[in-house]
Amino acid sequence: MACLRVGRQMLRQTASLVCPTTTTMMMMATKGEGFLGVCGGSLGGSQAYAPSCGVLERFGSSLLAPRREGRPFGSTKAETYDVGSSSNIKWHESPVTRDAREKQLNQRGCVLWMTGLSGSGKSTVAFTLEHMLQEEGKLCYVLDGDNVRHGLCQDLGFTAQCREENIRRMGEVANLMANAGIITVVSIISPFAKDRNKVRERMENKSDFHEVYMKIPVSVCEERDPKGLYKKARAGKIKGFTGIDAPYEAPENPEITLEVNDGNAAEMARELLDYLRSHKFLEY
Ligand SMILES: Nc1ncnc2c1ncn2[C@@H]1O[C@H](COP(=O)(O)OS(=O)(=O)O)[C@@H](OP(=O)(O)O)[C@H]1O
Ligand SMILES: Nc1ncnc2c1ncn2[C@@H]1O[C@H](COP(=O)(O)OP(=O)(O)O)[C@@H](O)[C@H]1O
Repeated sequence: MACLRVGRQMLRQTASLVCPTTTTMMMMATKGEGFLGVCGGSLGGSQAYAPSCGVLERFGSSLLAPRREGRPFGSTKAETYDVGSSSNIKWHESPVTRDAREKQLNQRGCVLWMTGLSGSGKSTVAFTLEHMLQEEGKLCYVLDGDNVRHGLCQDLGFTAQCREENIRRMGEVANLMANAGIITVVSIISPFAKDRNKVRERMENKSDFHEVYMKIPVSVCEERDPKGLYKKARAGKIKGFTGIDAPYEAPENPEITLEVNDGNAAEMARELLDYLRSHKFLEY
């Protein structure tokens, strides 16, 4: 037996067509569709048991497949499909669900996306939060801009195109990590609103993404200048430095805004911890 999550975007395939649909309690309860019925809640709330589960889930005459970008509508025989520059690929669904991982971890996966100028305190607050969560027995991982540029993004510089790709990759990894049930903190300048919004759009669940705006004025960041980069940028030794001669677009509707007067890094991290707790990410 396997479970389906209510509200999930699926492709429903019958003998003659494939169409997008969303799993609902009504569908779950429909015996004619091959569902066994609604689960009373032993796995928690919005789930139902079904006889089988996989990339294609067979219920009587219907096939349900998770909806993925690139999968064509209107074709009954498509086993593989094209995504981006890749052809003939398909999504392999794990029999282990996100719910099962979250239950195991006793938490909910999500992404806290910390955006702000260099020196605004993103890394300090992010790693302080990770430590606080670890002490509470919660699994958190920080994807820090500097760190990820040592490997996954080492081929990227600081042109607008490189930053766009950097943010895209961070977003994709964060999406996977949230799906793994991990509280994922991304600390990256991410100066362009459209790039951050694209990441939000790409999340498996829209409610996974929480934008944290480090609203620290450039004057304060420049005063801190722990790496001496503002000094170099002012001297013209670094070109295209964010906040000096490259733009930073502040978020319009961030879920959380942290300002200088919110206190020291530990107090800011505690504010994020309280947010996670009150939004029930620290429990299953
Ligand atoms: N031109 C320019 N502009 C801004 N920052 C620069 C630049 N060159 C190097 N650095 C250093 O690289 C870190 C920023 O990397 P990010 O991956 O967070 O940047 S971005 O989101 O792709 O814009 C950033 O780290 P943080 O200070 O931790 O933000 C800087 O130390
Ligand atoms: N809330 C804070 N108040 C004062 N200084 C801070 C605070 N948060 C971070 N700092 C200091 O600011 C500097 C930049 O912090 P950092 O976390 O490296 O920023 P970013 O990752 O945004 O570049 C560091 O020297 C750090 O100790």
